[in-house]
Amino acid sequence: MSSVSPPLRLGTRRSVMATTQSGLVAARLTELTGAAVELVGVTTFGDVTKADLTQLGGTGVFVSALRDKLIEGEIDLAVHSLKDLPTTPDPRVVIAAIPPRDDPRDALVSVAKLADLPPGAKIGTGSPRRIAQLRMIRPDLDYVPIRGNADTRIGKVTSGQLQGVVLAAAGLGRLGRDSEISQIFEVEEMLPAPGQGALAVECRSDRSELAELLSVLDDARTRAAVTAERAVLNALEAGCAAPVGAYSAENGPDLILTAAVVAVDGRRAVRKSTAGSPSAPMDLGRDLAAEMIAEGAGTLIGERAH
Ligand SMILES: NCc1[nH]cc(CCC(=O)O)c1CC(=O)O
Repeated sequence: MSSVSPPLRLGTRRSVMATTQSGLVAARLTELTGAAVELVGVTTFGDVTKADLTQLGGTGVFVSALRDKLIEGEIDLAVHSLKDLPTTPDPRVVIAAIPPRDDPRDALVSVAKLADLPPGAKIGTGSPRRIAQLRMIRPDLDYVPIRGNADTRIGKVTSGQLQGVVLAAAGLGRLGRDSEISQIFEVEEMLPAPGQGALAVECRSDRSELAELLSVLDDARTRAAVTAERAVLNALEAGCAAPVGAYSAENGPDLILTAAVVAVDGRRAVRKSTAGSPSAPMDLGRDLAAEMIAEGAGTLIGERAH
């Protein structure tokens, strides 16, 4: 006798960006497996707090509420932006799939390209990683902390309150706002956050059949790259609020990994690259982090902007 399974409940943050990326994951899952999927909106602490995220320890504020719902069985799977996911694994959940990555780069939405902005122009970004790297290129601009969704941020440029804001290209793409990008930073000039542009699909670790089903969404190349990037962050004992950038991608048979810790004043940086086997991305990241620590990366991470 056949029975119709109830739809899989996919937990997502409620922002337009989150529901858009979750909707894409849901549609792909249905396409590949035939499973029905419904979105369940979940409000996370990061969505309601007015606090400066870099002061909250940074880790998990967009993630914990979704994980709680997974553990309680109120949702079956959760979709997160991988860069918001703490690098320390939670044994109660597994990352069942990491879909193919979108554009990993950072983008400037502004009145002019970075090089053409007048001295003192106000650039909105609360990310120490972005501020530190922007300061290396334009130490003479005024970097202003900013929060809120992409709409709110871009609105501050449109209204003239700021001359520019820096956002992830992937997010802008998912919102259909790529046409508003003034400049995309190459990873050589601005290393992205570890995992930027990638998503993580989680389910409870005791649901191995579901994890197996979700694994159709997994992209092995993306998984290797982001695993290497996140291993750097983990080994540096840093979170998403640290001035740490990392980017990895396959090149021929090799996995190339570049990472940097940049002092928030933009004056010093420890930057290193390495190549290794895509089959051991964790080792690649860990070894690179050890070399960076030997060159003083730990001291740079500990420094705070004033
Ligand atoms: N910290 C918020 C966040 N988490 C993921 C993205 C962008 C999308 C992505 O990297 O997948 C953003 C916004 C931004 O950095 O502009």
